[in-house]
Amino acid sequence: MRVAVTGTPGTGKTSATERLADEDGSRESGEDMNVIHLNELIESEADLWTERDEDRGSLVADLEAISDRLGDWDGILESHLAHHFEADRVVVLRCAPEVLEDRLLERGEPEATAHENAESEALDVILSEAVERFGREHVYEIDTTDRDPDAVAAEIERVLDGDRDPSVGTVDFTGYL
Ligand SMILES: Nc1ncnc2c1ncn2[C@@H]1O[C@H](COP(=O)(O)OP(=O)(O)O)[C@@H](O)[C@H]1O
Repeated sequence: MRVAVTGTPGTGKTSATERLADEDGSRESGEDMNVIHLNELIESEADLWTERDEDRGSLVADLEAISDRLGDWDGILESHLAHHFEADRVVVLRCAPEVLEDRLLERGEPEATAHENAESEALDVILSEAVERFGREHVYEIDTTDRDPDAVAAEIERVLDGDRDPSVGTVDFTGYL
């Protein structure tokens, strides 16, 4: 089973998926999940990106090279780029833009970056991309606004285990715009 966990930066992908890989056997099955933190992988392997975007302080990913590198992956692929790769189910983490902006500022992101991401979240950019590529029947939206990372991890686990139906359009953040 390949589950892509995507969402605007700051929605809590890293925090939630870290918990699924924990060695304390938090999964009911007691098994550890294979969790690929894609952004870390891109940063550590020079042939997975083409250039450094100095304005944004980020790397421009080479999607084709990453796809080759991932090969026949299994488990969880976590990144705001995760929905650009083959997967069986796609989880899209969501967060109210005002809250997202605060999370990003607290994480130390520049104001412009925090605002840009909050706007992109309000416009459903990543959700739309995921639905366009995979179809609604494979997309699972999870609102993290009032959930802590443990609760988000538990929801992702339900998706993995087939205990949750697909869901799209469960939030409306357009009030931010
Ligand atoms: N469910 C949550 N509730 C509140 N704060 C969170 C939650 N998930 C993550 N955070 C905080 O928000 C920031 C961004 O989280 P992170 O997991 O790095 O997001 P992402 O991987 O989606 O960019 C971090 O400072 C983290 O501590």
